[in-house]
Amino acid sequence: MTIQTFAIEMQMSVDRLIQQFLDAGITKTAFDFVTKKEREILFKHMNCNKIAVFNKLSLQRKIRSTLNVSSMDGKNKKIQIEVRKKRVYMVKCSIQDSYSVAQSHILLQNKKKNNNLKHDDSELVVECNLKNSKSMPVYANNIDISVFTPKSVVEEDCSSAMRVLCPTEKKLETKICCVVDHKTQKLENIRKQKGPLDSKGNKFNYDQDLNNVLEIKKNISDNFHKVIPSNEVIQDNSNKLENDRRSNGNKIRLRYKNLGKVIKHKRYCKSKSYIDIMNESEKEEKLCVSTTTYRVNKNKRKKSILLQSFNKPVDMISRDVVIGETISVSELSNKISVKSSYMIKVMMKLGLSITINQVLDQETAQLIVEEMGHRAILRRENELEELVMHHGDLNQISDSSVSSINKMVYKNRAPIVTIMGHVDHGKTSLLDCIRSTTITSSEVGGITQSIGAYCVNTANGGMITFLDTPGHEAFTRMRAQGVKLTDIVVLVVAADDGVMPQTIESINHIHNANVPVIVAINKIDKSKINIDRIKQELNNYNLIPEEWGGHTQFVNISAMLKIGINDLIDSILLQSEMLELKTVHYGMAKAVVIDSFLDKSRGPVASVLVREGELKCGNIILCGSEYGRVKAMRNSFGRLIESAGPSIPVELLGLSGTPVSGETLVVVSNEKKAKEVALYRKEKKREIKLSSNLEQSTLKNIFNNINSTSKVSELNFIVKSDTDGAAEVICESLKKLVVNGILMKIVSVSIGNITETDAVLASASKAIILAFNIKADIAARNIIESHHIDVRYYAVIYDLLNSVQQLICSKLTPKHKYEIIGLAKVRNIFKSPKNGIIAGCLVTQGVMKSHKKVKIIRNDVVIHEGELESLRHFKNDVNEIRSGVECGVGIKNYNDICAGDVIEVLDIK
Ligand SMILES: Nc1nc2c(ncn2[C@@H]2O[C@H](COP(=O)(O)OP(=O)(O)OP(=O)(O)O)[C@@H](O)[C@H]2O)c(=O)[nH]1
Repeated sequence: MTIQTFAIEMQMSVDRLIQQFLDAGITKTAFDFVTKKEREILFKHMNCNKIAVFNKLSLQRKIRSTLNVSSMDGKNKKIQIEVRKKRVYMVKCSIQDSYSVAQSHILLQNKKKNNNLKHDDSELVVECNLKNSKSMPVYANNIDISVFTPKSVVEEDCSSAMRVLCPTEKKLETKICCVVDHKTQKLENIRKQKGPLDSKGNKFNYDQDLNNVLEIKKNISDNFHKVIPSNEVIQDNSNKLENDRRSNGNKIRLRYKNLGKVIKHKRYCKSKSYIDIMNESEKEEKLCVSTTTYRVNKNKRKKSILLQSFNKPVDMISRDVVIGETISVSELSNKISVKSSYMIKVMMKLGLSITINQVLDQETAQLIVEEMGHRAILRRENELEELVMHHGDLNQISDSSVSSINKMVYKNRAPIVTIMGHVDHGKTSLLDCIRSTTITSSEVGGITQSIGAYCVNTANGGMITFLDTPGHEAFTRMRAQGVKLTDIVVLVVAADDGVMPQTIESINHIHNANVPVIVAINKIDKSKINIDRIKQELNNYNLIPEEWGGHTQFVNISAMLKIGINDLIDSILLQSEMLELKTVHYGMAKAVVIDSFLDKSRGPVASVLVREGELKCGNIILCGSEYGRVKAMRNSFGRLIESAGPSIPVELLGLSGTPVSGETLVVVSNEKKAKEVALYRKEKKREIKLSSNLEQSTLKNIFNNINSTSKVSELNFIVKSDTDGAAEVICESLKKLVVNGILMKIVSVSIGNITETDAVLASASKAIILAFNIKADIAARNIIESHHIDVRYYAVIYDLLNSVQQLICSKLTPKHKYEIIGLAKVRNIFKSPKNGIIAGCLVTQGVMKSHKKVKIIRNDVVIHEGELESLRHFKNDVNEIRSGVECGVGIKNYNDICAGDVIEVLDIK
């Protein structure tokens, strides 16, 4: 074909065609021939440079409907629904269309040349929608293939050939490809059968036909762009697919119409074609939406009813149920998403009879949850507490790493030595002697009433921490606490006294705590002492001296004359060496509260003994239900210090309140969490207190109290003390003073001076305030005076206890007094059929009155106490008989009266 003929076919001037060729990289003149390959290059070039133009068409539609929904209370509710639909059609009008037409025209010519190749054109009929889409119309022989390009998937940018095919398109593509393959096969067969020439001797152009058919196939596949696995594209196309899916029905009908096979669908949903093309999502939707009937009437689709129903889940859903320490039945049923009644039914099957509001414990709740096929996740309420307590850097050292860093971090620490023994056996004197102080002389009442902690530097450079415990019997708790903190115990036994009750108690504490003990036999300076006797006595309590073959070191000392003190210290150091006392000296500290008190100017003060790590000023601390930041610290010598290592006793300021002695103090990293834990602990304490109060006020107890209170008097106390330790000791001692007939009750226990609140509480509860080592505030004093509140001040524990005992005794003494108003001597005995035995008496003193209490005395011994039942003068009943007058006396329920007995008549005052 020449350039000129090609220009006519292409409907363009020769010059322009030459220019187009030139643009495509082929140099041509007006008289040159054009090969098929060159034509292809030109077409490709033109295709690449095509410019797509889109005509945009937007359609909007509104559907308003009313939905009747039945609500929970059985009433019908109307819901207005407005469905707005917007559809945008993108119609591509490409200048390439003209080229495509020309291309198809050339193909048509080839078809004419090969008119011997006649085939059934009814083999393939595919919708030709040239008006809307003329992207690639192709003609091959009698086969009319127009590639259908769905409007919905027209890309805005035609250069991008990436899109997702909807199922309908895929079907169409497959079908077209099959037909083209079939055609290719047929052309091949014809060539084989007929050879290269036709009946007129012309050469068949098989290759060209074949190429044309192959080109069709290629165009088809080009037009049906393949899927790209990009999320964005998929996302983008999913919307398009949705639109496409909705418009499929119309399209299919349109296609059938184009073919002259108009199908009328009575019910759109019943249409086979529609169901064929309905994709999976549509099918699912059809299953979910129960009644969505469409009626086709005069090409109008109407929605009759729109009712939604939900499918019940068929399989059981296994849930993870988080259970706290307690959970109510209703809460648990909510968590499992079942009705409470069903839950109760399950529990009844398990043999538990409970109500909806009843609270279940964690174990029971777990049993029920697992019985119902769910998974129980048990939550510990003190999780945060554990987390905070174990967050210290010392706790983060794993067991394996401990051995490796053992040498580095773990260092020797000073031994903590507790001095114990009976009261006045010389414990404080011994400490005074070691420390060169004079605490003994300043002690109120001459006794120790709190645990004292002191650091002592020994002559060889070592350090010992001493804890001095009280020896009075009331301080049992303090002694027990002292033993808990200690490494070694020095048991002081006075040589003149020997083993005494508190010595035995101390030995029991030592054995319970399983700590090594050194016995210091004190006051050896005194005369008439027998040390062997003491050793013998202690032997009975499993403390056998080394010289007797035992393991206990015995040291003879005199605290007053400073005899044997160095020997005792040597023994302590030796014992501590044997114990190899080591601990971590760095990191967040842990300490134990020895005692605490409330200082008017400094606030709460706590005496603590550091056990491990380093306690520094500014550290955030948590101690029981108190928290805070260390503001200042003082050592046992009263000096301000910045940090304290292990075995160092310090007095610290900065806690929110006075902690309970014996509690552990820890340094934490987060003040907010420390506060949370402290509040949680406070709340727990309150709950425990409330529950114990509730326990007391159960119906059974109330009845018991009613029965008992009819006979007993009540004594209410408010205990106020300077230190926490002393307050606890007072409470414990008061509890021990329980006497039959007296109901003692401690209304409140607190530390610090008597406040207005205490006074008001005392007035309301009619309580006696026991003030130990404290005073009353001015405001409190006013209330005390105005309300006449009984406040008793003490400085020594035994004074307090003696006073309370006296108080109890005064309550126990009887209030009614009997007075003798008359005396009569029995002269004779008569028997009366009506009144029984009658004693004939002479009133010797005072007056005899009927119905009065009487005592019958025989030989100066009271043989009966009873009531005077009848009093007669001769035959007359009288109320009283005066002295010197004879009378007949009848004693109620008593007949054993004899002549010579004396009758005492008593009157109650
Ligand atoms: N003769 C003599 N008297 C001593 C000796 N040691 C202490 N005392 C006296 O014993 C009395 C009691 O001494 P403390 O040191 O207060 O006794 P304690 O064991 O601390 O008493 P509590 O702390 O109340 O249990 C004091 O009067 C001391 O002077 C000693 O070695 N010889």
